[in-house]
Amino acid sequence: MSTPVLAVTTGEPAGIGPELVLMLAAAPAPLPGRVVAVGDPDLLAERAGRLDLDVELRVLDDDQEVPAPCPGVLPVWPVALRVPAEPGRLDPGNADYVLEVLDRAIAACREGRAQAMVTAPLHKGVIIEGGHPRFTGHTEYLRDACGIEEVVMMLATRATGRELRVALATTHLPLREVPSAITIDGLCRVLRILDHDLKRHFGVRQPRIAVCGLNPHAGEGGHLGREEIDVLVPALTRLREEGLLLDGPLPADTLFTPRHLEGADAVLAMYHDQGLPVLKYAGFGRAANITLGLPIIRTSVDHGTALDLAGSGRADTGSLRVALEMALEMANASRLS
Ligand SMILES: NC(=O)C1=CN([C@@H]2O[C@H](COP(=O)(O)OP(=O)(O)OC[C@H]3O[C@@H](n4cnc5c(N)ncnc54)[C@H](O)[C@@H]3O)[C@@H](O)[C@H]2O)C=CC1
Ligand SMILES: NCC(=O)COP(=O)(O)O
Repeated sequence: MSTPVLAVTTGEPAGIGPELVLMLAAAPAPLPGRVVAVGDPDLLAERAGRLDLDVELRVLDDDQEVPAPCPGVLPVWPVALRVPAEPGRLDPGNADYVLEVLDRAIAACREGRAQAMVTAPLHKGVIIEGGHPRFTGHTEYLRDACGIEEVVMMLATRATGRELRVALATTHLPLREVPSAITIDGLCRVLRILDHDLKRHFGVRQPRIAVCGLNPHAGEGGHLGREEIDVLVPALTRLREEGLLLDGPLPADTLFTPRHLEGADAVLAMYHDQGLPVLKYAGFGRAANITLGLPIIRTSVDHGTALDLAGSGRADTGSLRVALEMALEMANASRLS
């Protein structure tokens, strides 16, 4: 069985993505899997020169085989920048470049030329300003590109001993829109995807999922909000009848304590900033973001574009390495199943 090909999108050209990929390629430890970077080769050459990284870029056509990992060598599927890129300076003129990079990696996964895609960070705001007002992130872009109704964002870290996995019922939307975005049917879809993909990708035979309430104290019996009574409990009751193992809805501040986390294979948080601060506190730089429910495998870093560090070579490559390792494990597992 040949080593899986991992297509790594280099992300926002003014951010740290390009240099993180180069730093890993220059490191003595071989990259996990047959990695091919997707991005502008001249940009990568410029960043390598700026940081004095000794990396040989090998530009490949789509039909050329991606070589086995070799320290100091980085295969590249080329996509041309639209306008020159300066570290730390966003330019909406490159929004279409960032999206073309993503499209190339998605196509490669769907056509079987890559077995997974791993994304370096992009900047959501500059893509919106570059003419894509509905863009909210990779997760939703991948959902739409793959023509499916629902995907689930989950971040995972092994920094905590037992793997901590936090999935989200809602992703990138203003806080005031969260309560109405949580519906019985939507929650059921999210939890079914989470249950299914914990089995498919992570080898958990009968996942136990702990579900956060939305309101303080999970609504305090309806006195601090009714979403638990009207939406969460009916959704969980329906899914328990289907055989899913679910705890909750539990107050989020209680759920994220060691005793409750010990028994859970994953936590479902109701919104972005309910779940991700806990995960990042536990394992920032050693976590990966995984999109569940897709027909392809996608992992990503746990951080953003870090414009303040771009071009300095001081950004930490830890999360990108974890994202690559997880993508490789998932690609290998899916070939065995
Ligand atoms: N996967 C993705 O594409 C993601 C993209 N973003 C986007 O990134 C942009 C900037 O977001 P921020 O909230 O400022 O978060 P950020 O993660 O870019 O930066 C937050 C802080 O963490 C530091 N940091 C980030 N990555 C680091 C690394 N690898 N090594 C050392 N320090 C690091 C930064 O220097 C900064 O101080 C936004 O547009 C956001 O949407 C954010 C998260 C994930
Ligand atoms: N906070 C996570 C994040 O913003 C990543 O989003 P996505 O681009 O992976 O959808």
